Amino acid sequence: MALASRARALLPGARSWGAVLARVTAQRAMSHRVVVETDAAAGVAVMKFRNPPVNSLSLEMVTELVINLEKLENDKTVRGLIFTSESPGVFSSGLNLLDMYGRNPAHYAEYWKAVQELWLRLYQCPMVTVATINGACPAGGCLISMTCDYRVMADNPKYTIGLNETQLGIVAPFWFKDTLVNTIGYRASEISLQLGLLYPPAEALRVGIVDKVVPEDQVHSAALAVMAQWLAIPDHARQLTKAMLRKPTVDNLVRQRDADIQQFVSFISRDSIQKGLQMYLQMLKQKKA
Ligand SMILES: CCCC/C=C/CC(=O)SCCNC(=O)CCNC(=O)[C@H](O)C(C)(C)COP(=O)(O)OP(=O)(O)OC[C@H]1O[C@@H](n2cnc3c(N)ncnc32)[C@H](O)[C@@H]1OP(=O)(O)O
Repeated sequence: MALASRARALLPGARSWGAVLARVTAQRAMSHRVVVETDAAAGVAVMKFRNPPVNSLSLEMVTELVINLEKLENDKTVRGLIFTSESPGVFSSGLNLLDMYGRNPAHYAEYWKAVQELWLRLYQCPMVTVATINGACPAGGCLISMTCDYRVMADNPKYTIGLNETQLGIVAPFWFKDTLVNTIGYRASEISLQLGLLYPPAEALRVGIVDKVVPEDQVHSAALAVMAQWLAIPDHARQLTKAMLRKPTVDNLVRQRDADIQQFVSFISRDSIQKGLQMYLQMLKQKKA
């Protein structure tokens, strides 16, 4: 779908992703939640998450991620993309709970469409994508990292990764599940997803949800080394192979995008789910206190 059509689909009336962002941030001061540094000579860009305090994937953050991805895809000098958190400690805390709690159905629908768009773009990204996981990586954070071609995690026992949705009383949608199954296999996913497991680095490596664990101070150099290895493969062959492997999973969501949005809105609007999210948010606050 063309850029303008995608923007219109996400927010009716908007002519481009720029217009989407303008609308999303209209009431707020413009800020950059995503910082992109490009090494043109190496053909590699680094996308750093900067959405304090915990890089939650708010509607604004998701929209900025999509816009920046689109820009990089159009920049033919960039062949590889590394994702990381600007501040070590939290890679991303996942979807923004405040976009899923106490809002109206129109907001839930707008948010979910944006999250779908981000996943579709990441999962089909023609660039080599590497996640440098330098902090906690639950739920939606884990999903983003699993869309990448390779995951390098810092060896810090405080950091965990996984799809922990059931622990919040919510259900990961089928395309989260599909991404997990494609990453760690069916049986491991049955255990992981039902129990909402969050794995520390050594276990994450054992189950295969990350590909490499390295000392924290080497996480970026390790990601660059992996990138160099992947960039040695001719782009056209690697891109077609990636597309072939991922197409069935992508098509599965594309076929039922609207139904998935309706399902999300109806699920998240339930009193019992809203109550559960409220308790989870309170638990996070109490933990802090
Ligand atoms: C049908 C539904 C399908 C949708 C599926 C959902 C997928 C998701 O991604 S749901 C989000 C799941 N995320 C989590 O469970 C992570 C929750 N957060 C944490 O565990 C910790 O915050 C984390 C380990 C990431 C970082 O720990 P700390 O550094 O100790 O920070 P705090 O816990 O003190 O948090 C600071 C501040 O941020 C708020 N917060 C945390 N996570 C989120 C979030 N995902 N969305 C929105 N806000 C979040 C937290 O409540 C604190 O707020 P204040 O108390 O107001 O400062």
